[in-house]
Amino acid sequence: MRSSWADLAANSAAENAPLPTSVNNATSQPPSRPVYVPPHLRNRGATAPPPLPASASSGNFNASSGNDNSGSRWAPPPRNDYRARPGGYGNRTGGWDRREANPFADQDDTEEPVTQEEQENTGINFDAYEDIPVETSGGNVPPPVNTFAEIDLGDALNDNIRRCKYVKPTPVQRHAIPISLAGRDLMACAQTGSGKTAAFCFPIISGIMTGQPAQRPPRGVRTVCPLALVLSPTRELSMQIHEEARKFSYQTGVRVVVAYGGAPINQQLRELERGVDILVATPGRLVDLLERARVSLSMIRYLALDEADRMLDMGFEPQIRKIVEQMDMPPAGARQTMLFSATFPKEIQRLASDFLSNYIFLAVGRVGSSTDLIDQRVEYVQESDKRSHLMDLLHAQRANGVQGKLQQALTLVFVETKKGADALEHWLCLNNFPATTIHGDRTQQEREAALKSFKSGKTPILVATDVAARGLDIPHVAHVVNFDLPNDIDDYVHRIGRTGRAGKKGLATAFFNENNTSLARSLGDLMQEANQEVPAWLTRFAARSSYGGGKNRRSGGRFGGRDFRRDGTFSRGGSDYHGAGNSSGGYGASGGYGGGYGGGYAGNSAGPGVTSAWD
Ligand SMILES: Nc1ncnc2c1ncn2[C@@H]1O[C@H](COP(=O)(O)OP(=O)(O)OP(=O)(O)O)[C@@H](O)[C@H]1O
Repeated sequence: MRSSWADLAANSAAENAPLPTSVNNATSQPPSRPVYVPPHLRNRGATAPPPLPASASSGNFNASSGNDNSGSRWAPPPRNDYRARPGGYGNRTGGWDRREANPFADQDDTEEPVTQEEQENTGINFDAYEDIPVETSGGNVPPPVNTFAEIDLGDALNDNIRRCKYVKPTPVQRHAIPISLAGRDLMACAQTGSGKTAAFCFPIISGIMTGQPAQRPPRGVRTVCPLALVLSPTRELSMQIHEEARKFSYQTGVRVVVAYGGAPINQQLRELERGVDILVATPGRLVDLLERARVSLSMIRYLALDEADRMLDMGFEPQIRKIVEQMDMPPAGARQTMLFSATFPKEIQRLASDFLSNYIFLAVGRVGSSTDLIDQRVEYVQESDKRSHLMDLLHAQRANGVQGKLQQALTLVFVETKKGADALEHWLCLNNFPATTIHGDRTQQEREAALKSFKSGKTPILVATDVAARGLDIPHVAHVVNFDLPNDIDDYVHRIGRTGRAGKKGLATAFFNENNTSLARSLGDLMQEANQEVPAWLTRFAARSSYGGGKNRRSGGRFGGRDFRRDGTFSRGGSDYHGAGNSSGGYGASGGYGGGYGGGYAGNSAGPGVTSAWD
């Protein structure tokens, strides 16, 4: 029997209920002896020196084809040299960076290792990911690992993984980390909430720790030269990646700095001047820094694009091309490039291949699929009834204790326009539902305050435009409501992916009416694929609509989603695609998923008043 909505919300809320935390910083303080210890010695331990490079290059980047799987393109120089010249920026500080704040300060950080059982108690259910189909294609794909111990990430990084309470790698990490550690370019697609951030951060941090020391600009030169660049589409996501990367790189000597728009640039410049190994940035602010000659990309070894399909769609592509192709960044092949997202339309894959060299394509789960952890509901609601319908949902939720007994079960409501967000927030507050809002017309301070207030449960409803659709990892989001559905099914996938993360269950409700007809078919297909109940009326809408309509970028067949090079139409000058591929879990064979990417890709053509809140 199908359970009621309120039961589901309550269950989802119970799964998302916060755990008691206690503060204990005592165990993660820097060592007390003021002795300089180069980062590589701290990380590797005396008995486990880093592997020697197959052929150590000195000086310039080794613009390897990426064909060999022997290790990083920036393998460490011979051991004596290496010991004297660790890769991280921390080597300039003469030991531990005493100004490095402890990013674990506000969490319970015991030295006790976390057991599998304990991890499951935190709600992270790894079994949820076990039978996920995995497809890789490209030449000489390094094999996946099952444990972090199988990968030589170094002691300091391993300590931080333990502090993060990661017991074992998620599927995307199992596959992506060895690929990146082998120096290969990567286009990786894995479901929302499945741990992609660590999948690109670990190899970058490890590579900088063990890589050749970088030649830094002489003192007095104000241009800084990061070794790694991580780009993301929104300010909040860049901030989040920065927070995560700081945790992973704590006490490794690798310094991470963030730069994003809407915040005073002077503070960011000061942070940059203190040194930067990994720069996390939004494209607009980065272009500003490049034009002021305060950042040079000439020493970039690692380039990661999070939400890569969004970064390369029509809104961002010119800026990304400018940053990657028209400034001083080493070209593809001379740097290592990693692209990650939960969705990767083929047209974007084609564009993305310009930035990659001899890359491996990795799909964990079907490209663009939503996770089965999210219970998806779609309800027919006329425009004029949406508010009262939302009110019914929230009352039922309240009656079931979702926001009563369990204080922090959070509801995220997506709307189409910034004005619509403000109006709905106002109306909710008037009706005694504490709400706040995040969208592109709010100041950065207001945006950050809204997110903080939502996360803390003070305002357990957040009304948002698509600015909050991607990447944000907010604990305890029990329910995502698509008050207005997006035009694009990929946006829907990212929006609902704010719940049902890291193995936890979630609930997503969509209000559908005639205005969403062009989405009917892809929504029905997506739900069916995720084993959700598709209402008969939605199927009838789908039959009436065609894939060609609207702005649905999956026009022409949603399930063409896999490595576009395998469609046989891939022909690029000097193609480096080897065509080899393998798959597990019955996903690799082409049967049933041959539909191409036929319809025109319309991007995110926001009209007046329509969501355009990207940074
Ligand atoms: N190996 C692991 N063990 C336990 N938790 C993990 C592990 N890896 C990641 N996590 C946690 O899982 C959550 C989701 O990770 P992350 O934000 O990287 O997902 P994502 O795949 O980037 O999602 P999205 O597609 O929405 O951007 C985070 O809270 C993260 O700390």
